[in-house]
Amino acid sequence: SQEHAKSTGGQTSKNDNPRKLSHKLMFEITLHGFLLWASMGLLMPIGILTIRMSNRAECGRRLKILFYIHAISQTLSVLLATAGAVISFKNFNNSFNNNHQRIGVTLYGLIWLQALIGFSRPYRGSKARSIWFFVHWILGTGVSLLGILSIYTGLQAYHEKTSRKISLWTTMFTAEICFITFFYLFQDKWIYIQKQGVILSNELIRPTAINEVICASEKKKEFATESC
Ligand code: HEM
Ligand code: HEM
Repeated sequence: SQEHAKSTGGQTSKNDNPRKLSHKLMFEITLHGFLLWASMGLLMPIGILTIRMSNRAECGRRLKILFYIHAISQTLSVLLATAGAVISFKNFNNSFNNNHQRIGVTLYGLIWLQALIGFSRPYRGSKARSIWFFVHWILGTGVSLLGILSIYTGLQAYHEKTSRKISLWTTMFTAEICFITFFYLFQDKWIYIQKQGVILSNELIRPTAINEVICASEKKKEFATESC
């Protein structure tokens, strides 16, 4: 009970029934975990996969839709993480003496910074856009990876606090991450896979003509007008 009081910031003194508080804390830990999984383990990776689908989008409308899905899912992700953060600050011990707590608190700050950077982007075509993209890309990818790590350490902390089994959750989350990673890598290869067939079958007939076709489509990409 003393240990319990410590973990809840000494709130036992406010409550005569520690068993009831334990249920409350249990609920809050679960909610904290669920919100942060939904935010950084689901919405954020989905938002990244979506905007990556726009890498080769030439049509303005398709690009716009993918951009809106990215912006909305990432904003929602920041809001859910903030709700999870409020729950943890209010109910956990705020001692920040282990890696889950320290990395977690850094992440709370970084995702807000990332969203602000996302909203204050220079126009496509301006020089500053390249720098902006580099910063947004590296911070976004880094934050997302740290988020995945935090979900694993969070599950470990849950196990230590509650002695409940976490193997099912860990396995399910690992399966989800494998699927997302596969899709992420596949995105880079999709056009390449398609091109294989095209180049090979035509190369045998008229190699020069094919070069022209590729150059023409590359030019088109360069001049594609994009509004976001
Ligand atoms: C990206 C995801 C996550 C982030 C950023 C995060 C962040 C944090 C932070 C900052 C704290 C310390 C709060 C305080 O003391 O005021 C904390 C505590 C805690 N979190 Fe998470 N969390 C995440 C995911 C999870 C998950 C998935 C679980 C699993 C249920 C979880 C379980 C816990 C537990 C049990 C504590 C108390 C740990 C302790 O006192 O040592 N967290 N979290
Ligand atoms: C925490 C929130 C966010 C994260 C983690 C995030 C992450 C990312 C990442 C990793 C990329 C690069 C994808 C790639 O090509 O590999 C990206 C691109 C982009 N993000 Fe975000 N983002 C966030 C919020 C936002 C917001 C709020 C906006 C705008 C309102 C935004 C606008 C964009 C745009 C326009 C691109 C594409 C840039 C281009 O291809 O020129 N992002 N984001």
